[in-house]
Order: sequence, then C-alpha cells, then structure tokens
Amino acid sequence: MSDKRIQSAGAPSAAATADDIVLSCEGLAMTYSEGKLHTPVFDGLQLSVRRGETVAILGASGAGKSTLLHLLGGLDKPTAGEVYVCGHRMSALSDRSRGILRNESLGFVYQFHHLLPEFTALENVMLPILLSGQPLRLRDWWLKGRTGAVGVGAVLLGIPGLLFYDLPRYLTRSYSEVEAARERARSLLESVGLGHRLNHKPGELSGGERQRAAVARALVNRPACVLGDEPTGNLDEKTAATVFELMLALNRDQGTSLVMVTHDRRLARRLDRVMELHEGRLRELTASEV
Ligand SMILES: Nc1ncnc2c1ncn2[C@@H]1O[C@H](COP(=O)(O)OP(=O)(O)OP(=O)(O)O)[C@@H](O)[C@H]1O
Repeated sequence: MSDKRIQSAGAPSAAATADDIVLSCEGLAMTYSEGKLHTPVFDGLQLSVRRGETVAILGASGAGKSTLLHLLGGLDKPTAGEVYVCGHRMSALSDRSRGILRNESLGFVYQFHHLLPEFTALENVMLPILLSGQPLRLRDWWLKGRTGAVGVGAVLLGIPGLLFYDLPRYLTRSYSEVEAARERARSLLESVGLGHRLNHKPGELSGGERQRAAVARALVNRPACVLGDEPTGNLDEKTAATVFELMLALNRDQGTSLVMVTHDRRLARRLDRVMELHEGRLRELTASEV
C-alpha cells in the first residue's frame, strides 16, 4: 500500500500535504445500472478532507449523498474516478486489503445503529478491534517466532515444535489483546455516557443510547475519519443534539476527521466546511449560503 498522493482539488487551501489529507476523491462518478436501466447519480466529484477537519454534505433527497458516502467508505465501487483513504488508492487494493483499511482507518455511523442484536454494547464496541489487522496464520507464527529462542527451537523441531512451544505464547497474547480491546471499548462507552449499560443488548437500550454505542463503535479503532450518514436523523431533536455534540467532542479529542451527510443546516453550520450535492455536482457553500 504505497500509493501516496496529494489531492488538493476541493481542499480549503493548496497548502495541504499528502499526510494532511485523510480522505479524498477525484473524478468520482456513479451510475447505477440494472439491465437496460441506467441511473446516473453524479460525475466528476472532487473532495479532500484534512486530518481533524469536519465536513457536512447537504443535498435534496435522491441527490446522491448516501451513494457518495458509500463510495468514500469503500463500500461500493465507482463507475469512474478514484477514492484515496490515508493515501491508499482504493481501486488498487484487493477486497481483503480494502476491508482491512476500512476497518482500521474509517468509522461509520448510520441513521440506524446497525449494532448486532445478540451482542452486548461492550461486545459490539470491542468487535472492530478484534476484527482489525491480519489474522494470525501458521506462517505468521513462524515468522514472528523465528527471532526468539522459542522460535528457533520451533524451527528446529518443525511443525510439532511450533504447536507445542509457540502456540501457547500466541494464545496468551490473544488473551491480552482481548483484554486491551475490552478496556478500550469500556472507556469509550463511559465517555459516551454508557458506562452503566455495558452489558445491555441493543434491544435493551433506548434509541439515543443505541446511537451513542454506535458512535463509540465507530471510534474504537481510532480511525482517521468517521463517515456519518444522517447519524442523528432518526432521533428526537434533544437526543439528536446530544449525540451530535458528542460526535464533535470525540472527533475533536481524538483528532479524527468527520464527513457527515445531513439535512439539517443548523448542524451543518457547526462543521468546518459545508458541501452541497446538487444535480450531480459537489460545490462548497459559503457561510452566507448555508
Ligand atoms: N442500488 C441502486 N440501484 C439503482 N438506483 C439507486 C440505487 N441506490 C440509489 N439509487 C438511486 O440513486 C439516487 C441517489 O440515491 P442516494 O440514496 O444516494 O440519495 P440521497 O441523497 O442519499 O437521498 P436521501 O436524502 O433521500 O437519503 C436516487 O435517485 C436513487 O433512486
């Protein structure tokens, strides 16, 4: 993953360096096709999001906001153009690498929480950590163990040696990783005010609590950027304000960028930049236009 690029189009100033830009797209186009039916949504979109920057995306219903967010998050492939996540060109990655990059560099918060119903709040928030990184395979065990005395012994003894001497070490490490994940998830759930609801399943949480758990889950891997698709759209006004403020505070504290689709101009005004998707084009609005 070495495809680092500077993407300055659509950025607030040309001074940004490659490392400042966490998410960008260029020439992005999407047309949905099913048989002979083609639905062009947008074409030639440019966007650059800096580290720590917050960006709102406004637009009428059907303008393509969710489609854009899906493409930026690598959940769908564009018809044309490129998306770069932390300098990595998404189209150049295999599905597996794209999945790993997505899990480690991006967080997602949707209008509906998408928590797994059979897991507790704590387990739901822990999951992205446990799913991150490359799974350990036998080859990795050998590579990682080969510099240590146990690893040398394992190589000399062959596979049986690996299993008898090395496996317990990695099982122990896995256990400590699970404990670290649990601690990170617990502390994030506390910071979203759910310290007393760790063992509640989604069905045992209120709508606002579920959405706060979803925010904690999105941030648990310390992503470079959180993508929010109307994250407060399904909540009453007061709860929506609480969840929105929480997202802003957490993003600020962790230095995470935020790209948020919203219909609410009052919320949009609170973000650093406001873009509008209109008739297939993405345009930055001035303060007086928002
Ligand atoms: N899978 C699909 N197949 C065909 N057309 C689609 C598909 N998904 C979305 N569209 C169309 O693409 C256009 C953009 O949809 P999208 O959901 O991105 O809009 P949106 O701006 O997020 O709308 P809303 O604010 O109502 O959620 C719409 O006209 C929609 O009908």
